[in-house]
Amino acid sequence: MTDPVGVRLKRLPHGEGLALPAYTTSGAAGMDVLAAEDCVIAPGQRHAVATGLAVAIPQGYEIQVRPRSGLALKHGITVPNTPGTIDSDYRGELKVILINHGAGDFTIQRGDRIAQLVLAPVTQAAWEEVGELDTTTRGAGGFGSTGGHAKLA
Ligand SMILES: O=c1ccn([C@H]2C[C@H](O)[C@@H](COP(=O)(O)OP(=O)(O)OP(=O)(O)O)O2)c(=O)[nH]1
Ligand SMILES: [Mg+2]
Repeated sequence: MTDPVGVRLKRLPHGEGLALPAYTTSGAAGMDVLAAEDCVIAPGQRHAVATGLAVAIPQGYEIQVRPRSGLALKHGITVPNTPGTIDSDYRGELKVILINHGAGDFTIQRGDRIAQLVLAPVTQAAWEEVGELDTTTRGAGGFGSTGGHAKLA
């Protein structure tokens, strides 16, 4: 694991009193992030849940918003835009979009751990437009061209 990277964070008024996103174990990839509001998400519905946080991610990094597997498995709650992208130049409130694929209402209380945040390096591309690309064995084959989901022989 690389050394931690400093990320400036500001609590918004409705985020006061909540714990900051935190790694729950020493080897965790993601920090669990808490809801800053109470809400109920009905089956099939989605909601951008407030976190009460704004951040200034250093340039060259992003924060990814990922679902928690326990919520997905037990309640059908996931992040429809996963991984959500928090850009380094975004200064608005960090929100977690959740969708309820379960059968019942899902109730969120302020302080619940709703998703996880992963800080990740970003490399921006610089296009180099050409007339022809190099040839490869795969070529234009994709979308199952190497076989379906059957075992390899
Ligand atoms: O789960 C998310 C995803 C995005 N954002 C914020 C931070 C991000 O930097 C900004 C824009 O996100 P994105 O680029 O994914 O959305 P867009 O639909 O392309 O909006 P925009 O035109 O503002 O870039 O919205 C969140 O708070 N939570
Ligand atoms: Mg965008």
